[in-house]
Amino acid sequence: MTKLLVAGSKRSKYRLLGLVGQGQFGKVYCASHRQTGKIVAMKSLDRHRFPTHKFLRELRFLLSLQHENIVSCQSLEHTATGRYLVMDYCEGGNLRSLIDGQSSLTLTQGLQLVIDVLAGLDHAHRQGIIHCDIKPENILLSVQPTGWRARISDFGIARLVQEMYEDGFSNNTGSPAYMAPERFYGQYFPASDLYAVGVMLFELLVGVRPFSGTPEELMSAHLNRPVQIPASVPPSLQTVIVTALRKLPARRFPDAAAMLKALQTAISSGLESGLASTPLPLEPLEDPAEMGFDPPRAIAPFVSLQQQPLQQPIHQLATQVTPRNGTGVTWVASGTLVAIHRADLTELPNRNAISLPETVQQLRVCTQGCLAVTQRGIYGVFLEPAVPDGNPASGTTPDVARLLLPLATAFQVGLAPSGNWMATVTSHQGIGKLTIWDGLFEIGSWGKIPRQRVSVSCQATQPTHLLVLDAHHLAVLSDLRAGSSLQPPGASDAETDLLDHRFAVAPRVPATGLAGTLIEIYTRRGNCLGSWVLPIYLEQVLLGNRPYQILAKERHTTHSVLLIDLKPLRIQRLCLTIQPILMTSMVWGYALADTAGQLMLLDLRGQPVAQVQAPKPNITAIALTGLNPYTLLLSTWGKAQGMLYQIDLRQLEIDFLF
Ligand SMILES: Nc1ncnc2c1ncn2[C@@H]1O[C@H](COP(=O)(O)OP(=O)(O)OP(=O)(O)O)[C@@H](O)[C@H]1O
Repeated sequence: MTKLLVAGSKRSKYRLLGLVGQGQFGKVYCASHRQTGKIVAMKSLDRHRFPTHKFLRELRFLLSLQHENIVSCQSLEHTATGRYLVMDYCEGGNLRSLIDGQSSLTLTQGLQLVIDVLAGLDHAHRQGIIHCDIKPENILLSVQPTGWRARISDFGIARLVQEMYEDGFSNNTGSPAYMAPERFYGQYFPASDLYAVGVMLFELLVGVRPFSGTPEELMSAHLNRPVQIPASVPPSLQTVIVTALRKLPARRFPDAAAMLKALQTAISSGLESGLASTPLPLEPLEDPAEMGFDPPRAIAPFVSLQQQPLQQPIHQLATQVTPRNGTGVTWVASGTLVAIHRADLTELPNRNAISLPETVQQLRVCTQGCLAVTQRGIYGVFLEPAVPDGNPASGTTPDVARLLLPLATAFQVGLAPSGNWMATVTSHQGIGKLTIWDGLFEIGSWGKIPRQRVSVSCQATQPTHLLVLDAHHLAVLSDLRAGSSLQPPGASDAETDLLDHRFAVAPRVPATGLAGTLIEIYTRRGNCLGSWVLPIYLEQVLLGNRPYQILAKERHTTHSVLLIDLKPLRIQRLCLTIQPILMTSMVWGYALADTAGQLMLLDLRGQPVAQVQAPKPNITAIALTGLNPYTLLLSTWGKAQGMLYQIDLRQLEIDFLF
């Protein structure tokens, strides 16, 4: 252990990305390793509030516990600003936030979390360590395909089994709601941790804890009151809870492995009756409003909508405010056409559409124009220059469309909101290349090939998204197939070194059997600030209006989306009542639509605020206008007819908070 107590160094090996929480003894940060880009948690240890002996004690436990269901400690970082425990990072927050954010877990997912906790406890108990403070706040979550992995944290008051005999039963600190009867007398056994798991299991299934009240009332209940389990809990799980919550430790499960096995048996035998995907808690809510949103309702009165009949289906909608006269414009892509509409859909300029040689796949808008992305490359569609004649239509008609960049291979493109620069990521023969271009929408540069500012190798060999996060940063997302290597095989070390030397260090994540989505963060100068792999595949990734927030769908899942904060890294899985196929973001949150015409509105925290039925089904595109945060644009197409609607969301009488 002394080896870890390295001498204080001026510059930390880690770059702090943001504060994730504050405990009794110090702050917890999300940080990335400057060389490898690996994301870690750094727990600062306040010297005054965290005496050295207590700190060394927790460190001793953490170092001896290396298990996938325990948040383990990797090292100690001693810098000029303080000392930190460097730990595995858990991007999913803690179990408390999952329990409190109702209906975001299914029964199977909830039980899997309890199984994870028991696996971690089994490991700790075998090392002779009793946690003594198992509760949802101390169970952290790492994202997994379609679920979470639970990891036990905070061994701050953990005890060794042997100490029980040495110190004469003196540990009675903890959280009364989860404390086994013997804990109130200062006794602790491995079975005390199992009792706490029993309380957590009850809480997950029922939505409330078995006992509540003041610490005195809780003590009395844990010591004397039998537990009442609602009938909604399947009998096999009732048996597990009853055994875990027995008053006498000797009558509980003999060890964590036995409880884990009982739970697995309950899952495989008793839950075949179709309960597996039932949302938790199992107790029906008395008031559906508790779900956080109103039941579906139609947008009414219908007459207040602006609408525009369509000649052909729209598959991309994007909106912006023009800087010249402050009017809003809407870009529309239909097949090979890029059209521009005035904010008021009924009033269209005469010459409003430009035809491109290929089908438009994506639109990227900025204040002076838009990029239309086709299979062949990137076209710039420029707004006509403003005529100082007071004519409100000036600056709102497309002037020219030019092929700015012919790109043959798979590529992704991102455009800075100012229009000053754009980034492309391409992949050729297994080598990813990130290029930053400028001179794009400047006066006088229309139709000219943009200037290439920076080009660096990146690890994205199958790029899926390029997101411009702010005026200076961008994120490259790419697919990693199992067994793929993250070092571009075609690039020689010398070549990579040269690139790294010229454009600062491009951190590499380890290249072993990783699968999922690789996220790389770059500055607009091409410096890589961090990269990490999420073990899930993201698709339809959308930039939100909170700094560094994205909303994404997880491949092969239907009724959920992921809300991801990149700085610090935080992931929430939001369960939905619709299967979204289209998503858009706005200052107050997100709008999602399904094929049947149902819309769900989420606030910036991902909480559902409304669910409504659109005027017609078969929605082909949605966008929220930049001009007015309450206006939603929505296009439909069916039976060779379509409509572009402008909907005033204030009709829903929702309090939009932003
Ligand atoms: N490894 C980690 N990864 C991600 N978040 C973490 C990690 N460790 C702690 N956190 C978050 O940081 C916050 C503070 O954690 P910390 O363990 O310091 O204190 P605590 O458990 O809240 O309270 P106490 O000080 O009583 O132990 C918690 O909200 C926790 O969710």
